[in-house]
Amino acid sequence: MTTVTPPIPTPDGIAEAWASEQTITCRDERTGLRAIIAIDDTTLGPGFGGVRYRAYPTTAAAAREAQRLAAAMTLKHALAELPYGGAKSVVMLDGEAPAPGSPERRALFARFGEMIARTGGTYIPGVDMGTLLEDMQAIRDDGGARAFCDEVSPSPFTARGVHAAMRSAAVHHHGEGGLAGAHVVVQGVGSVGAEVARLAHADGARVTVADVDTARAGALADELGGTAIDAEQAPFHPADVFSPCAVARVVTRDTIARIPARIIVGAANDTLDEPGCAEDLREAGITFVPDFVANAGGVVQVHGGVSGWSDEETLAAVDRIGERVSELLTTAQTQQITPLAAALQRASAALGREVVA
Ligand SMILES: NC(=O)c1ccc[n+]([C@@H]2O[C@H](COP(=O)([O-])OP(=O)(O)OC[C@H]3O[C@@H](n4cnc5c(N)ncnc54)[C@H](O)[C@@H]3O)[C@@H](O)[C@H]2O)c1
Repeated sequence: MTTVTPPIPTPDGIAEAWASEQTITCRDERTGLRAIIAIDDTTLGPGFGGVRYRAYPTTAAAAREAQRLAAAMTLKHALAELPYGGAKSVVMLDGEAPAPGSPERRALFARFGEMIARTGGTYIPGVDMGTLLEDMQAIRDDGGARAFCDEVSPSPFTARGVHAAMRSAAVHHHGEGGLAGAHVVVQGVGSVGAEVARLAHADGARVTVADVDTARAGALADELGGTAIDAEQAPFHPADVFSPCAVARVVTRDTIARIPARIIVGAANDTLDEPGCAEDLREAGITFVPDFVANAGGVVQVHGGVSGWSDEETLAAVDRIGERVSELLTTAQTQQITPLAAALQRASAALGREVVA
């Protein structure tokens, strides 16, 4: 007799069942591991994406974040012309995170590494919010999985790419003078935003900075002869360029009418609260450079590192982000579509399927 076991209903579900190519849940009682790996698309290569380690209100919320971020990595790699698919994983934090260097932490990531190894290299993890280089080393050395453990910080490369994107958008708007004389507001002056501000300043832009860490913003404003403003007001401050380099979803359908800048380009992932904002921005005459295009400098550097590129080759590949932005803005203008739609067209062509935001 054949018995069919119905799926066990859970109060918060697991994930959008078919959102990713593969969604894998990982459980280990000894270390307390609860993790979800989302491999979004492997058309262009193995899925590469960071391991996020934080608390989530529900399993479903963790799974959705893994799937959503994995899909964004697919787009980022496709647009950056890198030989990777998109993936991401989340390790669910329950209470305090074990201290860096502790045996508990090492054991947790070693066990997760064993589970990643079962994907046979289809998922390649890297550092993301809440994880450290030592965690990737535990995944690789103790868990036996392939992991990207680059000791070089990707942030300066991300900043260089954002700046290249910003300069191309400024040239598109103002002609060859680009950023010279433009007013740039940078929201979030951490490892990426501060460098974006310095590069824009070196290009002759007037720079205004904003950070919840007001001392950090003040010090950078002094360094660049600029002004520091309230962090929440940054999108609404009169400027030519607004560069979100802090948190996600700073542009919402309700706030677009209050944004004076004509160009939005930054490092923060998920700048738009919803994809529909892209069309609203176009109608408002604001050029939005998709974040997954502008902030790819870090993954380009990681790829350059594992591929043995020279510094010159890596920097040239990061600078190519600027050329790509010029091409996308020209396509968008010619076809009367948003730069986001132009980027999705490119991703669709690379992936051989229609990609929607
Ligand atoms: N570091 C990279 O290579 C990289 C790559 C791709 C995307 N990103 C994204 O770029 C953003 C910045 O990354 P980072 O590495 O510079 O981070 P970071 O933590 O070094 O800096 C973030 C800065 O933003 C500030 N901040 C936080 N909330 C804020 C708010 N509401 N308003 C204004 N400032 C606020 C923080 O005080 C901090 O100074 C993040 O969204 C990150 O996910 C970073």
